[in-house]
Amino acid sequence: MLTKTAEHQVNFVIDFDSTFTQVEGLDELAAIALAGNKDSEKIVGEIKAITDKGMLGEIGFADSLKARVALLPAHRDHVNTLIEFLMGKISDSFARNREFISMYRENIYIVSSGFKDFIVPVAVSMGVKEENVFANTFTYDAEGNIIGYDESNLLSQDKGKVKLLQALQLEGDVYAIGDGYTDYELRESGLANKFFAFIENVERQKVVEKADEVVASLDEFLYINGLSRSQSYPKSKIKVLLLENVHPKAVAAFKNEGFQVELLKGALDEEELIERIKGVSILGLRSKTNLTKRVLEHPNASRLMAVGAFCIGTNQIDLAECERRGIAVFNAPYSNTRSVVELAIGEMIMLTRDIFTKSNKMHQGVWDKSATNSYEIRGKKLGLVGYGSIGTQLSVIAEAMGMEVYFYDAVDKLALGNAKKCKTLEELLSISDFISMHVDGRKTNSNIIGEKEFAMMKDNVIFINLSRGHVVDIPALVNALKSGKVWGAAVDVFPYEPKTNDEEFMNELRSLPRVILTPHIGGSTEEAQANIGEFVPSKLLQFMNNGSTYGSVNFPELQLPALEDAHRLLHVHQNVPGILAKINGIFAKYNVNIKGQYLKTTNNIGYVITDVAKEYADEIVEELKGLDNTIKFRMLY
Ligand SMILES: NC(=O)c1ccc[n+]([C@@H]2O[C@H](COP(=O)([O-])OP(=O)(O)OC[C@H]3O[C@@H](n4cnc5c(N)ncnc54)[C@H](O)[C@@H]3O)[C@@H](O)[C@H]2O)c1
Ligand SMILES: O=C(O)[C@H](O)COP(=O)(O)O
Repeated sequence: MLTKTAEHQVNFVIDFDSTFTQVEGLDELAAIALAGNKDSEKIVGEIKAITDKGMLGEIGFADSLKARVALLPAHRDHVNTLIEFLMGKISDSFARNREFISMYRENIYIVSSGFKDFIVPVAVSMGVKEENVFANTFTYDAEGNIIGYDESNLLSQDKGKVKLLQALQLEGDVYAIGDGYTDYELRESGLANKFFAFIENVERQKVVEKADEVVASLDEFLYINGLSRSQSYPKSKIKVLLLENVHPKAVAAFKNEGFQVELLKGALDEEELIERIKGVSILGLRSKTNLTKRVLEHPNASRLMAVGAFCIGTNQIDLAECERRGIAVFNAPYSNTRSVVELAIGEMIMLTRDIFTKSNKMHQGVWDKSATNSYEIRGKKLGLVGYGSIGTQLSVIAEAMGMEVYFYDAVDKLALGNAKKCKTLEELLSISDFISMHVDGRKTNSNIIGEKEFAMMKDNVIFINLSRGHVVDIPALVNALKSGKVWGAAVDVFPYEPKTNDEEFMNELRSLPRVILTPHIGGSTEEAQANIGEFVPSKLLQFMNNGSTYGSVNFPELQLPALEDAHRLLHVHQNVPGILAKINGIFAKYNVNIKGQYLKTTNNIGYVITDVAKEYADEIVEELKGLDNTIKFRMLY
C-alpha cells in the first residue's frame, strides 16, 4: 500500500491563523471593518504589530488579545465577510490534502487563539469536526457590534493552548503544527511529543529555532510522518534554480506550485554551476550558462530531473548527456521569434540609411544633410542563411516591405511567398545585398562565415548576425569591414559574451564605423520574456506534475492524460529490448491493476508511464527501481 497510516494513535493539533489559512484572521477582520476609515492603515498596522509580538512570545497572549480586540471596531457582518475571504485563503497544502483531513477526522484538532466565529465555518468546510475546533468567541451587543470576548475561555489567557490541551487529555501521541510561539509551548510543556514549525505562509526565526522539524507545507509534514498525502514527494522540498534573470512570471509559476525557488541575476560558469546545482531538481537558464557533461556527471547534479532553456537556442546544453541521464530539456521555440525579426528589419534600415553615423554627428553639432550612400531597402536582395522559425518570419515581413528574398538552408525547406531557394550558400552569398544569419548554434556551424565566404559576397554588402557568436569568424568580419567588402554590420551575438552586465564587453568589432553592436538582446523584449516566462515553466510543470514531455528537445515526446484516481509510475531506461516485458512482469507478479500505459522511445532511451490502482505493494516500486538499465524512476500521486 502506498497510502500509509500511522502505526499508533496520533493526535494532530493544528493552529489556524497563518497555518490552516494563509493569513491572521483578526488582522484581516480589522482591515475589513476599517475599510474606508481614514485611520485604517494606522490601526490595522497597530493590530498587526501586536499580533506579531504575541506570536513571538514578546508579550503575554492575554494582553495582546485584549489590546487587539479593543482596537477592533467590528460588526457581525464584517465577520461574515471575513469568513468568505478566508474560504479563499486556505493554505494551499491544506486545500490539496482534504483526504488526510477526512481520513484522520477524529484525531485532528484545530486549537487557536483566534475566534470560533470565523474559524468553525472555514475548518468545517474542509472536513474538520466542529467539536474538534477550540478557539475564543466574540461577544456582541444587541446591534451585532463586537464588544469583547468570553474571558473565561482558556484560550483567551496566557498559555491558553497549554491549558486547553491539559484539559483535553488526549490519548496517544500529540503532534503540534503551527507558525507561532504558543504552538511551540505545547511541546515545551510536554503535552505535545513533537512540534512542527509550519512555514508555508510565514517563517518566524524564534519559532523555527524551537521546532523538532520545520515543514514548508502540509505535504512535507505528511511525508515525514509517512501519512497519506497529495504529493508523492513534497514540492516544498524540491529545489528550482533559475539563472540569468528569467522573467518574474517564471519565479511566480514555480512558487505558486509550492517549489523552493532561487533566482540568480547572472549566468554561472562551470565551477559555479557545479557548486549551485547541488540538490537542484529543476534548472532554468538562458543562452549564457553552459550545462556541460562535466556539470551533469558531477554528484552535485544527481537530483536534476528537468532543464528549461528560457530561450530558443539549446546549443549551450549537452542534450545528449541530459538524455542519457534521463533529464528532460524544454525550450521556448517561438516565444522571441518576432522580436528578433523586428530587430533585423530595423537594423537593415538603420544601416542602409547610415543613421548611426548621422545621429552621432548630430550629437556633436554636425548638420550633414545629404542622400549620399543612403538607400531604401525596397527592391534590394535579402539573403537568409537558415530558413527556420526566424528566417521564415523575416522572409514574409521583408517581402511585404518590397525586398526580394533568397534563402539557403541545410535542409530542404518550402519557400514562403515569392522567396527563392538557393541551392548553395555560395549562390546566396554572391547575389545578396543584405545577408542575415539565422542558423542554429550547433557546433558544426562554427565559423561557417569566414574569409572565404566574405570574399564571395558582393561589395558593400550589409551583414547581420543575430544567431550565435561562433557562427561568424570575427577577425574575418573585421577585415571585410575594413576593406569595404562589408559596408555595414549589425552583430548581437559574440563568441564570448560577458556573464553579467558588470563585465566589460571585449571584442575586435568595438569602435569600427557602421557597426551596430547590441548585447545579445535579439530576444530581449518585455513581450518575449513574459511569453517565455510563462511557456517554459508550463512545460516543466507539466513534466513534473503529470510526466508529459510534449515539446521536449531531447526526450521521447508524450502528451499524457490527467491523473485520475491512480498512481503514475514513470520509468526511464536505456533503450534495450525487453524492458517493457520486464516492467509488466513485475505488475503481473504483484497482481496490479494497470489503468493505462504509455511508451515512447528515442534511439537511446525509453520512457514508460504506467497508471495503476492506488493500492499496491511498496515492493513494486523497489523492483522497478532495481530493474537493469533503469535510468530514472519516479512516482506521481
Ligand atoms: N539574438 C538573439 O537574441 C536570438 C534570439 C532567438 C534566437 N536566436 C538564435 O537564432 C537561431 C535560429 O532560431 P530559429 O528559431 O529560427 O531556429 P530554427 O531551428 O527554427 O531554424 C534554424 C534553421 O537553420 C538551419 N541551419 C542550421 N545550420 C545550417 C547551416 N549550416 N546552413 C544553413 N542552414 C542551417 C536549420 O536547418 C533550420 O532550418 C537559434 O538557434 C538561436 O541560436 C538568437
Ligand atoms: O536563443 C535565444 O533565444 C536567444 O539567443 C536569446 O537568448 P537569451 O535568452 O540568453 O537572451
